[in-house]
Amino acid sequence: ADLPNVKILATGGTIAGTAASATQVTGYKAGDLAIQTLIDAVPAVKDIANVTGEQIVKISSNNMNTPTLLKLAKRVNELLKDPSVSGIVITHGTDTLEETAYFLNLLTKSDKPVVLVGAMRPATAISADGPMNLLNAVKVATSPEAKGKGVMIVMNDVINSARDVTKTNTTNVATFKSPELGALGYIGAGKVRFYKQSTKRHTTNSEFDVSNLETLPRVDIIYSHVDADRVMADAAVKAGAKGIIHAGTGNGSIADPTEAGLKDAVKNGVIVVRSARVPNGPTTVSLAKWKDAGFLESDTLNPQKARLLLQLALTKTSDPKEIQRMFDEY
Ligand SMILES: NC(=O)C[C@H](N)C(=O)O
Repeated sequence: ADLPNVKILATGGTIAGTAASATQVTGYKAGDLAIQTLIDAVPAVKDIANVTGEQIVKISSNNMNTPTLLKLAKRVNELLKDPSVSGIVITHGTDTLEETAYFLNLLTKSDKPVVLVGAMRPATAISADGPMNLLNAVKVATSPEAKGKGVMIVMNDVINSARDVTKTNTTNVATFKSPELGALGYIGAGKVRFYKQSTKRHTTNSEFDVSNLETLPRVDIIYSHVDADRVMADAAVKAGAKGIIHAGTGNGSIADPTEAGLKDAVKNGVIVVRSARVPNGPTTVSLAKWKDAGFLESDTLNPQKARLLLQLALTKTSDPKEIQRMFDEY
């Protein structure tokens, strides 16, 4: 038919999950169903696009890894080069959905829409949220307005940008939010409605490229807390980390013993970035001594997204000034 062509890349997750009964919404098997089964469950998709599915992996997204991320980024770029492909939808578990979305936001070499979608209730549940989410994701992937907005997450009638979105609730269907920075738009009464877009660099304006890479540098995250010491920093260096993201308290604050460990990490050539375990606000220079120690700042990126940006940054440079520029621009 004379409809846009949308490719659906499937990776698993609860959207493809199955349970023993319709009331079972935990302890199910994520990533169980094949992509064609998910497409067949939403016949209305055929009225808006010619969709074809492609199974990349069948995992629960807590098991997402670098080889699969690289494979996805390469496949997305390969497909979008084809002039007959209008957009891409990626079905994905919600646990690491924001990470895959942000990774692709930095690596997609096209302004065609790339939309990630998941579900909080397995496909077998009463009021499963997957089918409507999938329909809405395909709608956004065919929307002319979605062009150039960067990679998006569509769930629960809300369109969020990959950069700003985070999972905020362990079980609720309204889990994906962009706290304070806000959503890009909605799907209301079946219509795609955009209200804003990010000012940060992404997709066609991004300098990153993994087309010739098979692996990424190791970057670890250290989470701060009362009684934080230097054990985790030392362990990361010993494990061969080229970068460390510190998920600090407050405005990226660091406990004195951890600071000593991180200073030694910098002396060993490791790039240390101060992020925060606080969900809102930029991490800025809060104490001059942390800038003097060579620690960089993550801006508003949460630790898990800062980790991905640092991995990609380290594929291009090990110059802290250059890497700070990247944190300021993406
Ligand atoms: N709601 C979900 O998709 C959670 C699941 N554990 C996953 O991330 O694959």
